[in-house]
Amino acid sequence: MKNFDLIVIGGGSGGVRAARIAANHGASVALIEEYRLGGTCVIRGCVPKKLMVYASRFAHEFEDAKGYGWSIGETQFNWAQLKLKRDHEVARLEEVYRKNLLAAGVCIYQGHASFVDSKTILLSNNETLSGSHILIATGGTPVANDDYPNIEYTIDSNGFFDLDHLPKKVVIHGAGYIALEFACIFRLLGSTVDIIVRGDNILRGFDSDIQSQLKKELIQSGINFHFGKNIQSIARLNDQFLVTLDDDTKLDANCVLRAVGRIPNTQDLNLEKVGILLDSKGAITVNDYSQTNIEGIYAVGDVTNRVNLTPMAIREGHAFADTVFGKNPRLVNHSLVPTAVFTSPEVGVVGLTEEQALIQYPELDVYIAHFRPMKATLSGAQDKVLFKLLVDRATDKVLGFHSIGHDTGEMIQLLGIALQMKVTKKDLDATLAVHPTAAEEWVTFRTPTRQHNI
Ligand SMILES: Cc1cc2nc3c(=O)[nH]c(=O)nc-3n(C[C@H](O)[C@H](O)[C@H](O)COP(=O)(O)OP(=O)(O)OC[C@H]3O[C@@H](n4cnc5c(N)ncnc54)[C@H](O)[C@@H]3O)c2cc1C
Ligand SMILES: NC(=O)c1ccc[n+]([C@@H]2O[C@H](COP(=O)([O-])OP(=O)(O)OC[C@H]3O[C@@H](n4cnc5c(N)ncnc54)[C@H](O)[C@@H]3O)[C@@H](O)[C@H]2O)c1
Repeated sequence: MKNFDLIVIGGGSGGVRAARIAANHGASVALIEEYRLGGTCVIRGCVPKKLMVYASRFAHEFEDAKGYGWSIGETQFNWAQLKLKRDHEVARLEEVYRKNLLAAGVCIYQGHASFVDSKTILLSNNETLSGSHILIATGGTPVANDDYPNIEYTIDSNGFFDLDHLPKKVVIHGAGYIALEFACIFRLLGSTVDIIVRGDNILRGFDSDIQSQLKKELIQSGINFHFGKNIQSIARLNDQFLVTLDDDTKLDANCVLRAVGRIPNTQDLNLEKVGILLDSKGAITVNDYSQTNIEGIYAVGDVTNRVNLTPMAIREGHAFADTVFGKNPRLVNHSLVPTAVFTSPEVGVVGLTEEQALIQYPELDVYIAHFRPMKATLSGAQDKVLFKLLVDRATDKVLGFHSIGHDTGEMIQLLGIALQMKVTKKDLDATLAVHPTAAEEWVTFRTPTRQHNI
């Protein structure tokens, strides 16, 4: 049996980073991946998704160009061609991951891993490895937490990336990141899109102005929402599906996408055998140093269900490796997380929502700018930009930036730095605007749109 200082289970964002950094610190490291190196983000998440987002947004660009004097001939979109190029790029990235791991001296094993005991891992080819430390970085999987007749006709986000052609009519269940990002991709590429939402709002947990503005924008883009509804059944009619909602609404579809959340991958690891504690959602319980209740066993990334984003998995993996193998104990800050939803228009947020801020900051100033971007003036596009700034009046401290509009994902990365540095409203006021940009609104707010005094 081969012996390692560290065995990493899962070659996604968190696992790969942890393995490389631990190896750089001098540890002997094995990494086990059952599918493809790069994990969800590279293979069937962030990366291929963003390429699809870029592809879809040309539809707007062609329309906008006409307002600027361009004559655009007939345009055509070829899904199969895009898929081929996208998959090629993903395969290239996978190889970059492999090369980087090998260059760091990590031994890569292909196969499913499960625990034999707290120091021993069994691979699906019956090989066993032993490790003085084990890191679980197995990520998450799309959930099927509903049950209705023929739910097996639905696809999830993994199935989306396997589609060979653009479906004409799409029904999407859910209203979170994945449902809305994929809805915009389909809609801009020409599908009709119906979204089934069990509640009355989208993007649970986001600031309410962001939720309502994005809802308006998406409805305007032609997406049909069915709020307060659930899927009751799906039937197959020749090569189409008939989706029946619980109020008996019937929708035809060529594709039904299930996007109602993800669950941590803790099922087939034999964790019970070792006694690793899970929470009520099946996520591995860890302390601030990503250590489980069992000595020598750690977990990072989506499998711990803390903040399920790639940069967080990477940060947790890196901090674990520095702490355990680099003699440099590092904690990860799970607050102040900048995030973008790559809908069209895009959402970029960081910090507290107005609802959250009011719990701690009774004297809250809310600045809102809602305007038509300059580019839309000649193109005639109906786009609107929403910027919202939250300031604690007592200290002048900025508490949150929330935005919808072109490139707000890019903007929010920089605003995240400002928030991390404890930016005040006075700092924003002292910053010279860049004109003409949309972003200048962040430094030219003068009068609060509303003031809370609780
Ligand atoms: C469609 C989609 C779009 C997304 N877009 C974004 C985005 O734009 N930005 C963002 O920040 N985040 C995005 N995310 C979230 C992001 O992908 C995850 O937060 C991130 O990948 C988590 O990394 P991880 O290392 O925890 O797990 P993963 O990347 O999921 O890696 C886990 C790996 O473990 C392997 N594995 C599991 N069990 C075993 C086992 N028993 N043995 C061996 N190997 C195993 C899996 O095959 C997988 O490769 C998206 C997710 C999805 C689904
Ligand atoms: N741009 C990004 O950074 C990005 C993109 C995609 C995914 N992600 C990450 O992946 C995670 C998973 O994405 P997701 O969209 O699957 O989850 P999500 O938690 O964002 O959304 C799940 C949606 O399903 C709904 N839902 C849950 N159970 C339901 C049920 N039984 N019936 C009907 N509706 C139900 C929820 O109300 C919500 O609207 C995200 O939370 C995020 O952390 C990030």
